Order: sequence, then structure tokens, then C-alpha cells
Amino acid sequence: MSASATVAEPLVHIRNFRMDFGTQTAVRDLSFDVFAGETFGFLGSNGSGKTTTLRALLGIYQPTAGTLHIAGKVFEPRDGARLGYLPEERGLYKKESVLDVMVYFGRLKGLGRAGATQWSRSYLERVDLADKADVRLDKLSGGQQQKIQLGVTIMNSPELLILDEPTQGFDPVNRRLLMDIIEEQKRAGATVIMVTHQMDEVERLCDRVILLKDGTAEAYGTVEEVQDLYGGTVVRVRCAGLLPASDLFDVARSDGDLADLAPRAGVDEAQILAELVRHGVQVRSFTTARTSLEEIFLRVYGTPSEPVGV
Ligand SMILES: Nc1ncnc2c1ncn2[C@@H]1O[C@H](COP(=O)(O)OP(=O)(O)OP(=O)(O)O)[C@@H](O)[C@H]1O
Repeated sequence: MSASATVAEPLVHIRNFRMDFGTQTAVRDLSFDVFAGETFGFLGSNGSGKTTTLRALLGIYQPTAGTLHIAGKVFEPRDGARLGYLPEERGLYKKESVLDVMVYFGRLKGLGRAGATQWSRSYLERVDLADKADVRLDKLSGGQQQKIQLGVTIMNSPELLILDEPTQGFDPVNRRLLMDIIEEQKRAGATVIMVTHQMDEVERLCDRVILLKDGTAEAYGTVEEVQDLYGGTVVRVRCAGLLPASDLFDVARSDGDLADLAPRAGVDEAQILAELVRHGVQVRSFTTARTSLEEIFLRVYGTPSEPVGV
């Protein structure tokens, strides 16, 4: 893997990827790039083709059609020293001790025994598992085992990290800890591709995203570009009384006395405020916010919120 990939030359390059399983098409005509140094959110509903795409990128699946390149060529396992892959299906040697497993993987990734041991002990300290170093892996909880697997994935400071649902199954405190660790990898220069269903993680960590729907791209761009595509800025009001039907806005979301109003084209916030006041709505607070990715996800994959009065 080249360390000199630049914005002009994407680190990951996928064009017209198609994957059929028998008569079922899992992914069709999918194209996107991931550039060196960015954190890329790979999003989509269950079964939309995310894991299939990652597996084809890593040569686990043979694509039906299309180009999938890492650093300008088809990935081969011998190029894997600078790659960290956290697969959706977790799995480590469960009958060995935590430290032995970590050191084993560290050595596979080219670290010396002393370096791997030192790195593992400091990681275990970081993730609050220092007291488990000599415990058999199958005696750890599911979340604890996942922490070990993430450690094994990042321990050789990979240039490219591919994480399939890295925080799945973690409590909020540990989810934040894992996000901090991923963010550190990003700050250290890693390119990160992350499958996640947690939209707050995407808003915090990702520079650009792709949303898959039915095996192809529904939206692709920076988080801001995708937000703009699906409504951009909303006016968030807390108010008493029914919202009036208006030509100036649509009610994008409504929850108790809080509502997000999506301005129609050419309408600004001041006009919306004046409209509400004119209709006798008691406005308690009035701010502007970008449409959240969570809301966009619901719009793309689920039933959009019905405009209702508050
Ligand atoms: N080895 C396989 N054989 C047959 N069908 C498969 C295989 N792998 C995946 N599929 C199908 O391809 C589609 C996409 O699956 P994939 O695992 O890529 O989805 P995903 O977006 O990762 O979903 P999730 O968010 O639930 O993990 C699904 O309909 C799935 O059943």
C-alpha cells in the first residue's frame, strides 16, 4: 500500500461494482472513492450491501463486475500489513489468554514480541481490561472481547482501517471510549472506512459518507452535502398551540412542543417566525439546525414523519 496516495489518487476506488449471489443481486452499479486521511461513513439499512462491498474490496468475494482497488490495485492478502479490518463477524482464539492472543496477532502483523506485549498492555490499560491480561478470552463478556478485537485491528497503526460496526453492542460509556480510540487513529493519519448504524458517530467522526439503498448509492458526499440534499437547514421551534398550515414551510418532524420546520425554497427564518407569530403561535424558542443524519436515514429508509400539530 502506498503512503503517497493523495487527493488526486484515491486510496480506495470502486467503480460499477456489482455482486450477484445466484439470482439475487446484492450490490449493483456502485461507485465511490475514499481519499487518504479521511474518515468515511458507509451507511445503509440492514441488507443494503455494505458488508458485501467490504468483502469484495478485500478479495473475500469475487465481484460479479466492476473495479475495486486499494492503492491502485486489487487487494491481495500480502498487502495487508498496513490494513486493519474489523469484520462484522468477530472471532479470536478463545481458549488462549487475552495477552497471548494479542501478542500473537501483533507478531503476525510484523511487531516484535516485546513491542507487541508493551502495546497490548498499554491498550488493555486504556480500555479498562488490564486485570484481564491473563484471563482466557472466552471468560470475557461480549463487549470486552470486542475491545480486544478492536485492539488487534489497530495495533500495527494501519494506514487503512476498515471497521464493520465497531461499536455494536457497547454501552454508552464504552461506545464513547471506542469512538475516542477511532478518532485517535484518524488524527494519527489513518484512513478509516466505518460501517455504522449510529448516526451520532457519523456526525462526530466522518468527513464523507455514502448511503446505500437496495445495493446502490442513494447519497454520497460530505456530511454537509448529504444534509443539504435532504433539506439542509431546518428551523427548530418550541411552541404552544397548533402549527398553522403554511406555504412557507413543511413540518419535517414534530415531537411534543418541539418541531422542525423545513423552509420552502427562497424562504428565510425571519419569514417563518413572522408567520408563526401572525397565526398566534406562542414561540418559546426558535433556532436553526441542520437536518440530522438520523432524520435523513429515517426519510431514506423508513416512513417519513407525518406533519402534525404541536
Ligand atoms: N454469501 C452470501 N450468499 C448469499 N447472499 C448473501 C451473501 N452475503 C450477503 N448476501 C445477501 O446480500 C444482501 C446484502 O447483505 P450485506 O451483508 O452486504 O448487507 P449489509 O448492508 O452489510 O447489512 P447489515 O447492516 O444487516 O449488516 C443481503 O440480502 C444478504 O442476504
